[in-house]
Amino acid sequence: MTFLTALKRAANLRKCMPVTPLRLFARPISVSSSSLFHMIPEELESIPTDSDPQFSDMVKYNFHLSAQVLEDFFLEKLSQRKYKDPNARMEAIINIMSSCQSCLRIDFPIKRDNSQYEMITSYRAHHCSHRTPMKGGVRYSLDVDADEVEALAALMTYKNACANVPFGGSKGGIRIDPTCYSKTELQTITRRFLIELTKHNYVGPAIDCIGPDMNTGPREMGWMADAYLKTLGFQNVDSAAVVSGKPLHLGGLRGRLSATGRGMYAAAEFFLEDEELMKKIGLTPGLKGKTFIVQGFGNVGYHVSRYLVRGGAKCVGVSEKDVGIYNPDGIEPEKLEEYRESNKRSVKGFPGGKEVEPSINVLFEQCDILIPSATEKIITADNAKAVKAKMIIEGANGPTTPGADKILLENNVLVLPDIYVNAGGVTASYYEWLKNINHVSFGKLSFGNEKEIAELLLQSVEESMKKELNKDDIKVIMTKKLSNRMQENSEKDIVLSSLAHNIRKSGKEVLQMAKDHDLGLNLRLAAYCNATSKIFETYENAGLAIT
Ligand SMILES: NC(=O)C1=CN([C@@H]2O[C@H](COP(=O)(O)OP(=O)(O)OC[C@H]3O[C@@H](n4cnc5c(N)ncnc54)[C@H](OP(=O)(O)O)[C@@H]3O)[C@@H](O)[C@H]2O)C=CC1
Ligand SMILES: O=C(O)CCC(=O)C(=O)O
Repeated sequence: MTFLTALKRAANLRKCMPVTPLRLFARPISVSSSSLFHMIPEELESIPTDSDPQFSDMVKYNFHLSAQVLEDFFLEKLSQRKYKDPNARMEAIINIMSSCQSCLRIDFPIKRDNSQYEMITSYRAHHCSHRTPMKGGVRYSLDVDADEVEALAALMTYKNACANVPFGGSKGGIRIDPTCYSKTELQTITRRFLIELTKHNYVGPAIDCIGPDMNTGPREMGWMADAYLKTLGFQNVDSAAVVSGKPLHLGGLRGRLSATGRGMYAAAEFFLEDEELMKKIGLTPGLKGKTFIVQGFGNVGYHVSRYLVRGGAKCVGVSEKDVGIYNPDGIEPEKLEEYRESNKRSVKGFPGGKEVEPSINVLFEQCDILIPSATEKIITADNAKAVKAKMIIEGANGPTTPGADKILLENNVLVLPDIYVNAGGVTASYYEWLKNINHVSFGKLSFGNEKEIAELLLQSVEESMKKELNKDDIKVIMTKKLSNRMQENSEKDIVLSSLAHNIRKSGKEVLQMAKDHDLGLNLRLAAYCNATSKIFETYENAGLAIT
């Protein structure tokens, strides 16, 4: 029996459930369930009704729905190669795309400041290396376990493909509450984690590159980059590319810190200007005057709030772990951040709003846009009905369960899904990787030349006008805006404008997928389809090394 026949036989032996995304999400049926070859695995059967599904099952479920939608596309691609059994080949590639390649658990000891010893548990999951290196953040949290990092790594695979970042997907985590450790202890834990990954050949600029996530930032990224540079990476000129989100003087990128929020802002602008879509959900087009509530006021939540307020929206609520703040007259993100900095990283006691407890209740207050930017499984089948917002922007990874998705779709709420909308961070990380392997900041070699060309262009326009109009007193001058941009052109300008351009580009791809497959407001399914179609083609073109 060949491997492929075995795969197919195994697939047929499994009691499978022909769930169609069409039936689940109440959209017009264009393919009958009986004509679908690809089945949603039986173990995922309860996911759409489960109020607390396993995180990795949630992601797998969404992936399998997209595989069903794309079945004709897959078979069409395979038909060009004249396989004896295209269905078996399709199933083989779908199985590869849905499973996590490997997940490493490392337990290591540390000596604490009080001379006590403690075992630390950490993980790194490599979901998919269809493109290399793989890329994904590392988080520090007591919720970290194998299931969480595998789910997050899968999201990275789909996110990278959706956002056209040419990398596979990975994620890692250390199971600690970072507030319980001193700075010295955190540095020991962080460096040891990186050294362990290096020993297992699990990281490297061409293998798997680390980035920031919950409770990690430039400080931790700097420690990790240095740990690599001082050990295995010491002879490798490209070593800095092993980690992104580093401090500037270690090869970091201007603009990376706020990139996730900046990308979310660009996506919000893009979708809010779509009049047809806004009409469907009952919002007027444009960002100006829109109210929003954000959950999690960390890197993602703070920066997206800042950009949205700058763009004319009003922040009316913030939900943090310990307390929520609500103020229909508006909360100024910078003031709240300033207060939090001076108040042991807590928003409790902030004078600019009413306190709400439990803090999650803020999410169900009146607003136009809800922005969960903390952690997974926040909007569930149990609370989705209470969401008053017309639009959800998923800053966090996996904040909405499939059961909640169903309710939100029925209620005409537009969800901009994580794998599309929060990709600004990893996109900037990709730019940082490019900067590191090229050993030059963006614009360093071109700013001077661009400035000279702009000046020459203006001179040439001036001379042509003088000649054509036969007038000597014509003067073409630079506007203040252009002059400022030319004088102060920076890497950050290049990064942020490319980021916005890329988010718009992938936004158009997602909308096109939704149109092509008649997915209505189900942009999560459309974003997964956008990702899955690209990964499928990569595997198919590379050939499957399975014998
Ligand atoms: N950083 C990045 O580049 C990217 C991050 N993301 C995702 O965005 C989310 C947030 O990440 P990031 O901003 O980096 O993390 P941060 O650690 O900077 O911020 C997280 C914030 O959320 C708060 N928080 C945690 N749990 C809850 C809760 N249950 N209710 C309310 N608030 C809570 C934290 O409070 P406290 O400090 O008290 O714990 C903290 O203020 C994560 O899901 C992450 O995976 C996605 C793309 C990129
Ligand atoms: O920038 C990175 O590499 C990490 C990004 C990330 O973890 C995420 O997008 O969830």
